[in-house]
Amino acid sequence: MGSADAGELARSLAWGVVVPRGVPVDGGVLHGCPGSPCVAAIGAFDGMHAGHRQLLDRARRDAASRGLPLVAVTFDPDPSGILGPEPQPALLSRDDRLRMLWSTGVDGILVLDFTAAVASLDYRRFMDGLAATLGLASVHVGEGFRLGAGGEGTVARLAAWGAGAGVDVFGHRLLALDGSPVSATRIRRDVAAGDVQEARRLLTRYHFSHGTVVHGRGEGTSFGFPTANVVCPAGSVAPASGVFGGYVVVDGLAWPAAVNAGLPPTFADGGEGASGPLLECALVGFSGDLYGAAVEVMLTEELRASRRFGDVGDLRSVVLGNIEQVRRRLGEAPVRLEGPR
Ligand SMILES: Cc1cc2nc3c(=O)[nH]c(=O)nc-3n(C[C@H](O)[C@H](O)[C@H](O)COP(=O)(O)O)c2cc1C
Ligand SMILES: Nc1ncnc2c1ncn2[C@@H]1O[C@H](COP(=O)(O)OP(=O)(O)OP(=O)(O)O)[C@@H](O)[C@H]1O
Repeated sequence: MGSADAGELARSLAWGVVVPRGVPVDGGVLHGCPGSPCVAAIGAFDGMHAGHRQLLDRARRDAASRGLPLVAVTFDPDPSGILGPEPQPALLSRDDRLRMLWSTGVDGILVLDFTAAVASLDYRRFMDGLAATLGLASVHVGEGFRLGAGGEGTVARLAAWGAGAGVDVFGHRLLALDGSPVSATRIRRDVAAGDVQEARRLLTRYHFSHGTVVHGRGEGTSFGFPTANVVCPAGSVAPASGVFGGYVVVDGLAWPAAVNAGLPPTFADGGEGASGPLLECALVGFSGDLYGAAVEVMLTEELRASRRFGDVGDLRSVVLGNIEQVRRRLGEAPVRLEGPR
């Protein structure tokens, strides 16, 4: 576990990136004033992973060669909640997704309200509406992408629609690593299983979770390691279990931390399940009251599996050992992140 530099931590959070205020347009909100005509890239973009970045790069090159602005077209809420039995847990909140999209240098972001009515639109009507709103010159999606009622708007059908509408449609080959496509679904699984390093590879940044510090059982301090019990929003992605090294960001300072994900197995029978993922964080070098604070937690390396201890004294010495491991590897001084939040 090497200490992360301020640049990588800030980039992982899109720290300091400000998305222009949106103006309502037909069916959604447009951020930025890109002008018309334009080039568009369409998708949910949860995670803004390496595949999404590659797609946006291709679209940006096309836009540059045409001398046109690039607009990312995305949806809110995530279509999975309308199209599937229940919403997929999210790697990024809506605002983080927009900040991260904006940080890639797009000229505009159109956030379409994804309602049941939009989901049931025929793909040709959807595309006609998009073309009328944005003045499309070309559209970029990944191969296998579908939109419109029943997912009938495949890349081939979108291209046929485009041929009639004067819009070039590109269905790009998906970026694959180790033989399978990089996807938000794959990264959600990696994070949930605690493989935060694999998630970092596919995201090209650290995954992080927002959360609020709540009161725990209050025993950590007597064990010699006060912990900030961070509850993340229901429906956000975090490891189900495990002990990690990483950072907790408080007021623009990223503090090294040793973190237990999930209910502690030693005390789990006494604990109520939290509303969202729970991250118990022992911040290194920090002293102060964090109750009620909104923080971000970034896990950089798994240290060990979380386990049940028969003896609280053993738990205490193992946890103190983990905290010492983090102190040695990440130091005890916070990393300052520059810019507004
Ligand atoms: C780095 C770290 C590792 C931990 N590992 C375990 C573990 O393996 N098993 C376990 O039951 N609890 C583990 N815990 C959770 C502690 O049991 C818990 O933080 C402590 O009981 C204090 O809880 P409280 O803040 O609710 O009072 C760990 C906590 C930290 C910070
Ligand atoms: N690996 C990839 N390489 C290139 N483009 C991709 C890749 N994955 C997705 N895309 C494209 O990026 C856009 C946004 O992706 P989207 O969020 O819909 O897919 P995803 O990451 O595969 O998510 P999920 O796993 O939840 O389906 C879409 O046009 C999609 O086809």
